[in-house]
Amino acid sequence: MADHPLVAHKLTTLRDETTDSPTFRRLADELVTLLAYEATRDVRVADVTVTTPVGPAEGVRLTRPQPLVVPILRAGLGMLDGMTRLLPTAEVGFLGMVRDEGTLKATTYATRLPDDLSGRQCYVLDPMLATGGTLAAAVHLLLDRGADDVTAICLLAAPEGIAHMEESLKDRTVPVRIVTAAIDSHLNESGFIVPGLGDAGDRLYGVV
Ligand SMILES: O=P(O)(O)OC[C@H]1O[C@H](OP(=O)(O)OP(=O)(O)O)[C@H](O)[C@@H]1O
Ligand SMILES: O=c1cc[nH]c(=O)[nH]1
Ligand SMILES: [Mg+2]
Repeated sequence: MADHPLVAHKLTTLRDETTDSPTFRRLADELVTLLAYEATRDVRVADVTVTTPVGPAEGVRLTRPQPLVVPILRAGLGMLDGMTRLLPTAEVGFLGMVRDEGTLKATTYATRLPDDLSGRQCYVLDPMLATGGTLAAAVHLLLDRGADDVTAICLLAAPEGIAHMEESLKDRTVPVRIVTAAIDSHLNESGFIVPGLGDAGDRLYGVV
């Protein structure tokens, strides 16, 4: 969990039901950039030497293959710009997933990802980790394609969702991390995070 007063400040306004959609989008974008800083702590780099005007300097560069960023549509799209601002050379794949609001089961309606993710670090973007059905399915899909390191960035997580992720992924050997701005209290009977922020997709893009 990202423990920083700026993250807490922005998250508080994001939760506020009086925050309008343009402000919600801007705050989600800003929050992701802050979370991305934490989430990319283990991004792979290699040693390089550059020459400054004064002489050689040891440094690092991101290695290839480039990391893959995967926003889960719709709501994850609101996190994409904030992430690629920090990782401009990353490639971007897309997953369209929707949760049935009655059964709370997630289905995938769009997949645009490289077939082979061997050796790739993947960063999955989805603002809400509620039951965990959506994120677990997304991570399994990436692992099945060979991803060898997965980090999920969420704005909010419910304890039930984190527990579901742990249970669902317990037989996988690949490291999977979750970076979130806060872990909330619980899910309500409709599967919404409490206190949460409501429906992230609707607050970003409107009710469809
Ligand atoms: O952890 P879960 O219980 O699976 O719920 C979380 C999912 O629900 C929301 O998406 P939604 O289905 O509302 O789609 P949207 O982004 O298009 O609004 C949210 O953006 C997550 O993807
Ligand atoms: O609280 C929740 C749970 C799932 N999806 C959302 O957008 N919000
Ligand atoms: Mg939604």
